[in-house]
Amino acid sequence: MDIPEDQPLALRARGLTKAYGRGAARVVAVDHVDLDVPSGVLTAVMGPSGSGKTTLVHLLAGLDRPDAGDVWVGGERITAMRDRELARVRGRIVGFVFQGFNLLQTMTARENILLPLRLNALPHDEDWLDSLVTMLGIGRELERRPYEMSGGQQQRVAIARALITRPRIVLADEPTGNLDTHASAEILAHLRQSCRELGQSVVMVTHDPTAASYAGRVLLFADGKVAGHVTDPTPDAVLAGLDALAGVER
Ligand SMILES: Nc1ncnc2c1ncn2[C@@H]1O[C@H](COP(=O)(O)OP(=O)(O)OP(=O)(O)O)[C@@H](O)[C@H]1O
Repeated sequence: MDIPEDQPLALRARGLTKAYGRGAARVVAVDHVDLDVPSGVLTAVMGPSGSGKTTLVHLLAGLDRPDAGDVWVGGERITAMRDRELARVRGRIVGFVFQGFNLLQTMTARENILLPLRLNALPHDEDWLDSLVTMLGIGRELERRPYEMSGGQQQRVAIARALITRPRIVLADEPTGNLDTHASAEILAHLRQSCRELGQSVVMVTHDPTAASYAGRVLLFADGKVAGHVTDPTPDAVLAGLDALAGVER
């Protein structure tokens, strides 16, 4: 898939850099990354463990501040924002699915899902909640608390919470990591469809080449840098890209 020059950008990063630790223990997790994420495209980020994928999506979401470089969400430079303004963008424009779900244990699934609406003073749309609950198959879990649910059920609740505000941009860290093949396929098809039909943009980190094959573009990430990309990916093309990264001959 070629991205037309005039396609609006959902996310842009320039010179994005983040390091952890000091001295000999210093790790540059994200190393001068330039990135353009167009609107209406599902983008997958793949790469070896420890290559910086989680750090990258946290920086793109404004969950973490870079050491250097800038991020624009829509046209807004979030790296120049104060915490309060950043919270507004995060709450209204970006939905985030965390690797560990980050559900509040004292709240039911329904309360967890609706929390972003409450926190951002957004109206509650019962029809949209119903359609998310149906799409994710969590009708019977709604009154349960996270500790009463399986990992896969918690993951679906976390996805519903990310989508409840109808965010223009969804950033997701292994959103289908705890789901079976059938549930993954359904959720990925939904995300792809909302990119195509509603102009939503999704950036998801995944280790699964089949999950990545739902994307319009796969970014290959290695050593904190974008090392290549695969457009219109098939699982085989993704695997070949990852093998090439690792220097494996096929
Ligand atoms: N809070 C932190 N403190 C210190 N080092 C960190 C921290 N978070 C990440 N790192 C280091 O930064 C590098 C990138 O980590 P990151 O979690 O972004 O990689 P990843 O590609 O998402 O890995 P995985 O696929 O295993 O989830 C790793 O070397 C990691 O050890």
